[in-house]
Amino acid sequence: MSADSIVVDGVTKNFTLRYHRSIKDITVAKIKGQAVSNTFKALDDISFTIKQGESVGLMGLNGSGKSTLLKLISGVMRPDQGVVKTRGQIAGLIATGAGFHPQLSGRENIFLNAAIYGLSEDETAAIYDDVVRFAELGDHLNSPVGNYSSGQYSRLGFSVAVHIDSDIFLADEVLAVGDKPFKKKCMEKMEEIRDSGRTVVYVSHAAGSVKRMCDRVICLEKGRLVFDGDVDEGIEYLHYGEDDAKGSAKLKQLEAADSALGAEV
Ligand SMILES: Nc1ncnc2c1ncn2[C@@H]1O[C@H](COP(=O)(O)OP(=O)(O)OP(=O)(O)O)[C@@H](O)[C@H]1O
Repeated sequence: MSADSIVVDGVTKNFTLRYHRSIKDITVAKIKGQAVSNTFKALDDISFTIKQGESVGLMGLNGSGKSTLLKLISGVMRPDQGVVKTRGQIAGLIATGAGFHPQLSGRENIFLNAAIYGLSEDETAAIYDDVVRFAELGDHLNSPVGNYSSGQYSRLGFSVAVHIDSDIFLADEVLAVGDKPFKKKCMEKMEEIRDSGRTVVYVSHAAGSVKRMCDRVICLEKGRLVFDGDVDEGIEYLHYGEDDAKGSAKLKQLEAADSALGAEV
């Protein structure tokens, strides 16, 4: 039996929604007795364990809490209640552009990003050529990252992340912004990562790529864990929710995401 790789136990994350932006608006609202903010649970009492080597698809509608959960697993955010435990080095792309300095070039950011993962200059130099080859950014590698398109950001971030020798690989937004050939290359690289025995958590709306990548699916709905189990059953769950209207909305979203991803992925 493999060791536990990620343990999420009773995790809740609250966010505050502010209704007014300026001090004047807030003061006026307070005088009128109107609410100025509201707290809501982006994640509500989530618990699951992922074993080393499992490849888990994290699915659910927009705003259901997938990215927030990934941020808690990666450690960039802390839960308000509960605990998240992880074993070993974590790498991945959790948000486009995270860990980049906008005024530095792509080249410089490769060293910066690798340093954030704990790599020395020599260790980064050893993977540098592979990172550059994978990113395929051409001359843009010498321009400030602040001028990059979201796809170029994603290429650079994904390229560094896949070349880090990690135990856990987290992937969010990777395939959402890349073009078709890059998406295909990313999927192949992620399959390689999965087959090497690393734990993968893959956030996606695309049922096809989740089927290809994952051996388990976790579904979130409005911050609650509503399904944890077999991939086909999880996708089926998303297709046909508790009522028909909701089910068909989910189906439409999955189909749109799949066609955006391209038939071959
Ligand atoms: N820093 C924040 N402050 C306030 N609200 C936030 C913050 N981050 C996320 N949220 C809210 O928390 C909820 C969950 O967001 P999250 O990004 O985790 O959803 P998601 O499932 O990844 O969605 P998508 O499929 O659109 O990427 C949303 O309602 C979002 O608006």
